[in-house]
Amino acid sequence: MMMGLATDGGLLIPESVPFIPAETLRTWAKLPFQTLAFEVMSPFIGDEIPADDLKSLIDRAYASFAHKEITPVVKVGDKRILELFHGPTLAFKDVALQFLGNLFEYLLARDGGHLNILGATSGDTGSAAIHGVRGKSNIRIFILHPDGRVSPIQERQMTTVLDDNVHNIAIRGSFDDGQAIVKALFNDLEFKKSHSLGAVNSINWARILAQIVYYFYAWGRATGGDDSQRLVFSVPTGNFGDIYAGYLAMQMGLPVSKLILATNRNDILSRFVREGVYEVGDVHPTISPSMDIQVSSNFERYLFDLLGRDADAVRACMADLAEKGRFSISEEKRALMNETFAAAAVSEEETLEQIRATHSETGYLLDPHTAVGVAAAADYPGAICLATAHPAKFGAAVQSAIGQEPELPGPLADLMDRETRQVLLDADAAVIKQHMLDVIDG
Ligand SMILES: Cc1ncc(COP(=O)(O)O)c(C=O)c1O
Ligand SMILES: N[C@@H](CCOP(=O)(O)O)C(=O)O
Repeated sequence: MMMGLATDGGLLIPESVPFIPAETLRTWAKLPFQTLAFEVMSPFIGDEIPADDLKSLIDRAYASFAHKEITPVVKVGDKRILELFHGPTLAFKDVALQFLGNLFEYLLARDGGHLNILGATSGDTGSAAIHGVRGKSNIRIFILHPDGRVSPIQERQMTTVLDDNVHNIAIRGSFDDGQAIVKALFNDLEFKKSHSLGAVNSINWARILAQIVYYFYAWGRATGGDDSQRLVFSVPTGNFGDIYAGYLAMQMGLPVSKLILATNRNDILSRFVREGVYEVGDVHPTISPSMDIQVSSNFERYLFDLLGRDADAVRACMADLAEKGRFSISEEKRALMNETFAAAAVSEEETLEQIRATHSETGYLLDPHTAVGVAAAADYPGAICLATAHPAKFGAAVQSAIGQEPELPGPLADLMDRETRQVLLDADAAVIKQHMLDVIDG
């Protein structure tokens, strides 16, 4: 958790994944979210954190959520919506980042030291991470966002946080540029070590860990613990973090029959699932901007499993990606992948139409990211669709779908009137590093 990336530039994964027997699953099905979170995370954490401390970290993390169930499941038409947006910044990232913020603080207080967090965001991770660590001692946070390519509300949720330890950097470039800078600076091992770099993106294993919990929670709420019921989850996808958490829940024994990987027109992942070819193209701005991503930072974690946990084979794919902008897998591996994943790319028009249709048929308002997942699950009645953000974060898209903007929830009502702070810099690792050094030494 504290090192972010592995020192060879790869991603960290657990050596083994615990398997949860059916009788335990049945008892987990009725647990409150916080108790379930403790049960799901404990086998990974072992005795590194005493049980009472872990319970209290979990309780404090979710005390900031506006819904008593934390991630409720609601029936909408023929689907079930898993609402992940009841945290302080109205997106699913809060589920992990409220927990991570407290965990960073706990570990630094216990073991000493400080952390300079460096993250990249296409809109949601940034504000959730900032809200998770704002004002905490021994932590500074630097967040890169693509200038002008996040929604106005998302930008304000980051730049109106004026705590001394928060540093927002708009970059002249895309989210992929920001993510590449983060990786480059984590791979600058001297800089990483001497300045204690920490990660809040889903390259940090602890992010994935905390996101596994709500798959178990949703399954329990939907089935009441009947393990003969295998469910379909539809997951709006960009960096492959959220859906990878679902994949791990499956590995842990959760009865899931399919994970639907839903992308917007930035469809590199959905093409890979359907065709077995991973080929980078241009990033297109869409009305679901948080998923405007080409190179998915978590994908190599799954690729490692798909390729038989053969690190050399993964390295070869990554080398092809770096040199040729593409790699492919065999037909046999593609078929294996399709046993777990289905995929669809949803156009802008289809996204707007889904928001409109769901609203007129049920009165329920989807945000554009969630709408991508719901549209992708059109042929799967009963699917659990992850609602990854509150519609108020994407007012313009909702307005063009239904002719009216959703209201911002109370605590954010004056967001657009608040003072802001950010700097605008080139999307260049050396420039960002120098800026960080100026702030740190300054
Ligand atoms: C609202 C929203 N939905 C979906 C996604 C995609 O999640 P992931 O990157 O974990 O695939 C993101 C960002 O990552 C997001 O902010
Ligand atoms: N959509 C994300 C992009 C970063 O993803 P992460 O899950 O790896 O942090 C965002 O909103 O920033």
